[in-house]
Amino acid sequence: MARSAPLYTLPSLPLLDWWLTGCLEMLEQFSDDEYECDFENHKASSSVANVDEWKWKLSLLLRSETDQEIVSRDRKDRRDYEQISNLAGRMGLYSELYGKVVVASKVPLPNYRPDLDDKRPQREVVIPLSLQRRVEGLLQEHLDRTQLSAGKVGGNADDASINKIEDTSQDENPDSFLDRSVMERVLQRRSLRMRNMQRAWRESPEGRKMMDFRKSLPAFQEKERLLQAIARNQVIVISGETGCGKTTQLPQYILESEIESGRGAFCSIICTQPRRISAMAVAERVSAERGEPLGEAVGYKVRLEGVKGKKHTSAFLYQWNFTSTPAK
Ligand SMILES: Nc1ncnc2c1ncn2[C@@H]1O[C@H](COP(=O)(O)OP(=O)(O)OP(=O)(O)O)[C@@H](O)[C@H]1O
Repeated sequence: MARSAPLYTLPSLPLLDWWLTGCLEMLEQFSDDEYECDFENHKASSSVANVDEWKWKLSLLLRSETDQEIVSRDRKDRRDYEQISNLAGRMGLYSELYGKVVVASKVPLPNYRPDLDDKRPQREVVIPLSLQRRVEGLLQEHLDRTQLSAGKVGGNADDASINKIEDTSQDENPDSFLDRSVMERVLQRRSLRMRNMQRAWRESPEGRKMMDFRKSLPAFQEKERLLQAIARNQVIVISGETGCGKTTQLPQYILESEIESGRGAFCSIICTQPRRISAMAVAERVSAERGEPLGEAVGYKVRLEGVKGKKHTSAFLYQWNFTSTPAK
């Protein structure tokens, strides 16, 4: 006798679980909108199959030597979060819900994960460029010191010996004290630091104000011509009206252009003055224009011996030996 056909065709047993899970997922998709609107308050019943699936996933995680965590953006996982969290806890794992993301991990999880925060770009902290450069300068300085301590100079150079190197680097004849390549490295790093500091100053509000003033001086119009003339000639004569910027600006243009080309620390400038008082005043003014304390790149010497024919001339100096500068 022929059997009547069944009303429903059920899948075979191994497929049953998969089939039921599929049906549940379809149901969840239909209710997505409602879920999005009321996720916080809505305590939907959890899907047993999903939690079972997590049991399997978590045990794989525990066994894995390379994976540290599972990250899931699945809606159904968020809905089942409480159960997943309990499950993870029982298995000795940690879990956290970050907005729309469920994470289970072998290690304790923080309250906030920037990498899982979709809105993070809006919270970006903008550091002013001048501050950034200052930090870069300080960092570079620290690295210089660390590398020098670990490097060639004596092998066990401490801060004091590094300072000694930096001081002697300004000596007129450093070769007698230090190996040339070490000196070269010190000067290169110092040049980099000078460039960072110069840029930071120019981008700071006070630096911008000072630059505006300096640009208003007549000498500024001649800056490029002056630098070209210096590059092409051994000797040049410049004349200009009083207060146009011959004393304070021209040497600075040279130093600044050397600093920008990464050779700042290799550049020494000496500007003689007829009186000690003017040497001191100009040195102070120029260091203020550069946003530096007196005695940094700019200083003065009240008696400058050894300059031909000028036995006791005072001068203000860039990148020189300021050891006799009283104000330092
Ligand atoms: N100590 C200072 N404080 C404030 N501003 C200063 C100071 N020294 C110079 N300046 C400003 O910088 C400008 C340029 O001065 P600088 O001494 O470079 O000119 P100069 O061409 O060398 O003049 P001079 O021919 O008289 O020596 C001046 O016009 C002045 O406005």
